[in-house]
Amino acid sequence: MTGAVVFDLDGTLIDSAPDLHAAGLRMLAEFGAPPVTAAQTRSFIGNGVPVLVARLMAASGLPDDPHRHADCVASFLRHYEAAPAEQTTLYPGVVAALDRLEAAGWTLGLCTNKPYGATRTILAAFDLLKRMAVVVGGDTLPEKKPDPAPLRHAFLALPDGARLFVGDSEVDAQTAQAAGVRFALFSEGYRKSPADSIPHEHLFADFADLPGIAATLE
Ligand SMILES: O=C(O)COP(=O)(O)O
Ligand SMILES: [Mg+2]
Repeated sequence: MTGAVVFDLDGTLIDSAPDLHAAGLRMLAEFGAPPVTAAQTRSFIGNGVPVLVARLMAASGLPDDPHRHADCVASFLRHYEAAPAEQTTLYPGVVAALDRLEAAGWTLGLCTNKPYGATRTILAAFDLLKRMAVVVGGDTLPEKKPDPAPLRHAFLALPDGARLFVGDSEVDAQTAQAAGVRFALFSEGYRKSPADSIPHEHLFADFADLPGIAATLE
């Protein structure tokens, strides 16, 4: 028996921080605010665009009143959606790992906090969209990860059988626990704490190891 493997996107399949940072810098410049560093932006990723923008505003000294926040989110998305895959790269071994999982009979899906529109554009740019039997974005439901609803929604659209969620962050670990799904932590993404302090059933640093992890669930 196989089943379904659902992936997080940012920091898991793709290293998207450079394009998120570029959009953030354009947004801050538009509002006359000073830049932040790439490392700061990277540390702000994981809870979706509205939270990323609030963290960028705070780090740059922009007062976070609701109207300004809404304007900054709109600006950020305009810049990001205009160039979502310029400097973004797939992590090494992702395509080969997805090939092997599909060949072994697993159905693949995606559950990200990134907005659905930008998510589809990026997946298409890397030729991954057609591989995903379901794509759940950060604005697909009212709830975002770490609420379990988006992950449950993804698995509901996928075949019964073994279930594995693959992600890079504390948010993903919490989501998997809340949804009661086994979690494989990719150690090379945007986590903020040591990998061994983040709850997980499986840990990997190289995508070549993922098909073997999935095989242990069968
Ligand atoms: O948009 C974000 O902040 C994070 O997105 P992710 O859920 O794909 O890591
Ligand atoms: Mg992530």
